[in-house]
Amino acid sequence: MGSQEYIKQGGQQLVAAILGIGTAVPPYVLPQSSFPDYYFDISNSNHLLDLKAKFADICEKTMIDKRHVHMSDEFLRSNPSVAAYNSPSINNLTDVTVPQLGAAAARLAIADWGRPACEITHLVMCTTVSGCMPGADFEVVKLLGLPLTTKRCMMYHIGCHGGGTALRLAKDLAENNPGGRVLVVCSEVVSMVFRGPCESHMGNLVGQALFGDAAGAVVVGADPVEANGERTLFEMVSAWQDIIPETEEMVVAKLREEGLVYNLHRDVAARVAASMESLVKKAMVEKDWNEEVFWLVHPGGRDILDRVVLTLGLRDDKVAVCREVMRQHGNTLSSCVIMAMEEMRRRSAERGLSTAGEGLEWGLLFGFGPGLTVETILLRAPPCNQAQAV
Ligand SMILES: CC(=O)CC(=O)SCCNC(=O)CCNC(=O)[C@H](O)C(C)(C)COP(=O)(O)OP(=O)(O)OC[C@H]1O[C@@H](n2cnc3c(N)ncnc32)[C@H](O)[C@@H]1OP(=O)(O)O
Repeated sequence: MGSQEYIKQGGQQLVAAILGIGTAVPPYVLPQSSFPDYYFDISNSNHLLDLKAKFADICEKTMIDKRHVHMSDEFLRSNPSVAAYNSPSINNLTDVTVPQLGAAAARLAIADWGRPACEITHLVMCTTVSGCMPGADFEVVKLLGLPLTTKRCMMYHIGCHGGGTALRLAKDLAENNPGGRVLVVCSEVVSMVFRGPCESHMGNLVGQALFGDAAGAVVVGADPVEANGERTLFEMVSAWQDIIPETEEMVVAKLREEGLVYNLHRDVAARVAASMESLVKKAMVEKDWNEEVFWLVHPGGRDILDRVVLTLGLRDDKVAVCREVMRQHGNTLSSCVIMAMEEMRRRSAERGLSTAGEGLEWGLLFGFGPGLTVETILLRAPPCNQAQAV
């Protein structure tokens, strides 16, 4: 259903809504300006002078200020294989920290929703890292004291579009289970993708300048009950998933003894941007993209945002929220789009705007990931009392 069909059917169809949002980051901070020195030191690579200079250049061009991580200096120094380029280094840091960080974001989302955790009926959990049975979803149920009857769905190794995938699943679950309340948790801890530099693996080096840890959570329900204090921040009107043809080599990651080993192709940003116009038109043809639409675009890298803005002819302020998330956190994989959603809601409330979507009614959320896969969600932000929205 596009925005025009929604208007035609008078908003009568049951549409999933985001009723609460929460985010969390771990305690350690890596300032981007000093990261090249730290990274080459911790990986014993200071002899690679030219590569270090190139890495410093890439770090500067990311426009990232800092990233939050669960890997303390002590952890990295006592587990040197994690920081080596090519040593067996699957580690157990994520077993505990992925559910803990996810639960921290979920507690805030549930508090924001304003209802007790025992009213959660479904859990959709997503992480690119880790791999446990029972899974991170099971741990989140324990940490939050959710009902043991919570219907869980655990998604591992989806990648950066996983946030969009989780939201799309939550939409279907909420719309097909009247009264259901779906908790979505995306939690990323990048210790399995962290590794030292290698002169012949530039895609790795780019990723080391980008990725950071964060969790984002939302509560989704299709029939909010105002009398219970529930209010809609964003409706998820429609959702699409698309593979961009002939781009499967652009972002590739494989689980190996060394952890999750990935490559990022030089043309990722160009190929993502080239697909955008047709994806936007599929979701909404009739709107003015600058004046009438808010944009939550996965901040996968500075070049991705630059090219999306250029291709769609957007004003740069339309992706200011996405750039800010990137500046403060880097690319936090699946949790990025929820981080951006929360930042937009917070800024809209601060500015006293009439909707959580920068005062606008219609918006688009885009998640990009391996495949290349694009998750597109058409959002509608109803008028709300911003004093109650945060
Ligand atoms: C699909 C998804 O979106 C899912 C994800 O989130 S996965 C992560 C996706 N993100 C990316 O792939 C990163 C996108 N790229 C960027 O944001 C920018 O290219 C950047 C910030 C990394 C660098 O900025 P830039 O303006 O392109 O700088 P530029 O001077 O052209 O490049 C710096 C150097 O890095 C090299 N480089 C950049 N990206 C590279 C890549 N993916 N592979 C190999 N080399 C790369 C360039 O060739 C250049 O090297 P030389 O100086 O030897 O020519």
